[in-house]
Amino acid sequence: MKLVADNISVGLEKKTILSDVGLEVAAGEFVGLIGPNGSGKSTLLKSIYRTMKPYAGWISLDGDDVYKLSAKENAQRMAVVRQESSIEFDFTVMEIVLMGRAPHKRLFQQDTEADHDICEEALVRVGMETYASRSFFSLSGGEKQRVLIARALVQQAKFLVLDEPTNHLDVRYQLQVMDLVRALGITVLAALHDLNIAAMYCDRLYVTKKGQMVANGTPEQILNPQLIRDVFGVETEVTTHPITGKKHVYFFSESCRIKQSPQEVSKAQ
Ligand SMILES: Nc1ncnc2c1ncn2[C@@H]1O[C@H](COP(=O)(O)OP(=O)(O)OP(=O)(O)O)[C@@H](O)[C@H]1O
Repeated sequence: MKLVADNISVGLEKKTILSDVGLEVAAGEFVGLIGPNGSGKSTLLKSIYRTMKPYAGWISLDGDDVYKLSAKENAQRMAVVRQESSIEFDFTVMEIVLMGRAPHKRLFQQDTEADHDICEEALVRVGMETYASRSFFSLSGGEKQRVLIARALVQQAKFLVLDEPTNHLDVRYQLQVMDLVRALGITVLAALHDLNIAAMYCDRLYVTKKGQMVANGTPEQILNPQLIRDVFGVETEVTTHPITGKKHVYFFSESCRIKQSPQEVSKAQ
């Protein structure tokens, strides 16, 4: 499933949030969206998953305007894991995951044994199989996130939108969730804060700054100290990770530099 967002502008009343932004994700590609807080990543994702309609430009999935698809057609093509969970009433974990099966059913059609099997398998994949009958509200932030990812998986859509999917997750689950998303082999667009996770998993990256798209390319092409300074305003060393062979970004603050003695400084000069 191919996504094209062409010349998108998004705004609220008189405020423009995104201005003339373009992005493409080829079928099967894993694309990351990076950029500072408030730069427009979530807004771009929301315009793609139809929560904030652009006032200019168009967005298509396999050539079809997403805003012209029915809600059901759209949900069969696109699954979304949002930044904040929109669950307002307490359900069990299994009930939440079963909601992901809705696009495959008729109105009021009961859940089948096959639906339950699909949901159980998804819970195993995110390491939450022993939580099926737990109340969703009683879960930790990371556990909730894994359940919402399971709900997106059972939707069996060919395009997955993730807004900071590793938020709340400990290191092990950050890698596990990214591994499992990549193993799906479907088209993925994910807003990510961790540049090293982005470098490890993404085929290509798009960079937002102040509501504009300022760069795109492979992590090898764009993750460099100059771009990171320009976009995020921080100093870095960027090397190649010895195990993964991917770009690895070391951040530092001047206040944390190793203090050198005057003798060492003059020796280094
Ligand atoms: N509903 C809204 N009302 C007013 N301003 C909004 C609204 N939604 C987004 N904005 C503003 O639009 C800008 C972009 O926000 P957005 O959430 O898209 O950024 P982001 O890159 O996802 O940030 P973060 O990394 O913090 O999640 C911000 O300045 C934000 O305050």
